[in-house]
Amino acid sequence: MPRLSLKDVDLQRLPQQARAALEFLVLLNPREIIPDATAARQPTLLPPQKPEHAGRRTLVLDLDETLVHCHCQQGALPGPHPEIQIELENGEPKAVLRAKVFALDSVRLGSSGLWCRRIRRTTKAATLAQVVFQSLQPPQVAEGISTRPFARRLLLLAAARFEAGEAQLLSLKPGASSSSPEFFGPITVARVPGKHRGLVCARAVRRGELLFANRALAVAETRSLPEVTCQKLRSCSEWDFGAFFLLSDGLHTPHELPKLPQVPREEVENMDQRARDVKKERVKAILSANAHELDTSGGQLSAIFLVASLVNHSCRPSAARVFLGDMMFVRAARDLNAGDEITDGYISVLQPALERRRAIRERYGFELCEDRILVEEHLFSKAAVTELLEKIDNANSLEDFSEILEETQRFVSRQLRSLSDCTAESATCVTAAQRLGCGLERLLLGGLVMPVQVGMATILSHMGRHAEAAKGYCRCCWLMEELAPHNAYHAKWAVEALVEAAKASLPLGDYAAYAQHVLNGHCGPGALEVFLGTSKSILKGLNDPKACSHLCPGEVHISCGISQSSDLELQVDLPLSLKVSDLEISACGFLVDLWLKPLGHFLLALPRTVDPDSATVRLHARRLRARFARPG
Ligand SMILES: C[S@@+](CC[C@H](N)C(=O)[O-])C[C@H]1O[C@@H](n2cnc3c(N)ncnc32)[C@H](O)[C@@H]1O
Repeated sequence: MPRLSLKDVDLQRLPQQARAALEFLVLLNPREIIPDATAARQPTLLPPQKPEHAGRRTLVLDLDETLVHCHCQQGALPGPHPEIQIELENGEPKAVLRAKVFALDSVRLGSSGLWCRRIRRTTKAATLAQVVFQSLQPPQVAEGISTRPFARRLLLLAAARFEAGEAQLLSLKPGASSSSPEFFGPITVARVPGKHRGLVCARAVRRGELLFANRALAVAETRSLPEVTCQKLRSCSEWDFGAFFLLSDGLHTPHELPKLPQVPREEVENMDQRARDVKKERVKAILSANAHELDTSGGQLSAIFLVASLVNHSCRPSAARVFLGDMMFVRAARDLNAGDEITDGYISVLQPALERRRAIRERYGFELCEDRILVEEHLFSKAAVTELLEKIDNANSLEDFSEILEETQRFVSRQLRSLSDCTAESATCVTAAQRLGCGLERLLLGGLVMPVQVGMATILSHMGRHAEAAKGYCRCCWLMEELAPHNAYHAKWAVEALVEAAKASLPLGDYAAYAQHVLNGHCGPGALEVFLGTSKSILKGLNDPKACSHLCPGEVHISCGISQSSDLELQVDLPLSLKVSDLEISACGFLVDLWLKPLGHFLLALPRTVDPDSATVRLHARRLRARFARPG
């Protein structure tokens, strides 16, 4: 892999977006993390350059769904949006992009001497960029564009240093076999209503604790996985063989509760390979419900992990996974209690209910039936969500984004308030809302406007408004805390907030402490230090005595509990000191409206209806405590 060198690049001629990306890489100094010798052993992302292309630069387009929308026919898009023709080598326009802000600049970068070859997949394959990919198919553009998730790759690097003594994992290609031991921690197999079997916590665990590390039974290119798994099943140990056929195929799920393996595993191979009857169709059916695509392999490899196959889907997942070599490491993404289910997101959970329902139905064939989707479908009509998505698609500026955000915030708050009069029709929804708790408003908002929030932070960063960008990324993280703390983007945005804060010369203590907290949740303690390598100026923030909390900088942190006397207690940690006159609190049914004048309204769902007149509120520096007496 050639070195990153800026010597021969005139940065001033590059669009702002490309400049920012290069500056970011220089700041991280990836060569400190992966020395050249290690990099030389990694597979190259691009095929060798053809002699006739010598001297040209390669443009890699990251067709991120938050910034680019596209269409393959010129003139097919209504409205006054900019359309971009990509001129390919024979001069024919092959694709027309309707670009969001800044996409235009990126494409212009390649307007002369562009060499584009392979197109792989986007972070969310089925959606927007797919259309462009199809329109850029061979022969004009064959290979060369990879959008392998950035966040995952960085997390992989961080995690590799971390899993004690697992430095060798770093040098392994995705899927390659390792000698790392398996680990099965505080987990147990249990029956889960509506989902057959699942994994649950055997005791309370803190966010970031390693729950288990599972080695793949088989790893292969996605299309060869059935064949490779069949071969493996003929020779694997009795335990592996039995455990594989106890897995669900999506349509049929054995009643028996599988046992977790003993560690170290008894690796007795079956020598008489013909004696085992392994039917490929059956293996395929089981793989279709359980195989994992190794996202660090750019979508090329898949694997089957026998213990991880017992993890169910949730639209509010509780665990984060990282792939290293042939291992999957799974950590708690939230603080969990004994008996809480360990769940993952089979699909992106950062999309509205109707898209999640469709994705799960099409890919896995089951119906979602959980508190989050129940509340969303009750409160948000299909028409309202479709209209919002269209607005997001058509937004073209920071102002458009910010208008959508404000409008959606008002919409969510209005719909949520409609639940305060609990009727027979809304009773199920109210109970689900109460179970989701005081982060409910964030959860609902995040599912609708995550791309808008990220888009705004990205634009602010490109405009050089770094302090505002830092705030924007913090807002993304704050929503993710409730919605998807397991997601690698959460870690990426926590680091982006830190980097933006550094660029804006803000005090870094709180940003560094928060990024450290989030990365620990994904990769274990110390991940941020490894991730930042020698960027000492940022790391200094970690030693700042004021870096105290795990709270997302600038945001409020709200928790709710029940006291010994059965009173309801709300604790709100604030990013700044408030005066009593800055604060208003009112309740209606089970909803509390907390109005913190400099910060805005927060609508909280409580586990039961409260009497607003019973509230006692104490405010001390950066902490607010409200107590609602037990109803008479
Ligand atoms: C990877 S397996 C998970 C373990 C599975 N529950 C079992 O008992 O073997 C995937 C299958 O579990 C079930 N499942 C997973 N998440 C679910 C959910 N949120 N709701 C309903 N069923 C779910 C579906 O049958 C799915 O095909």
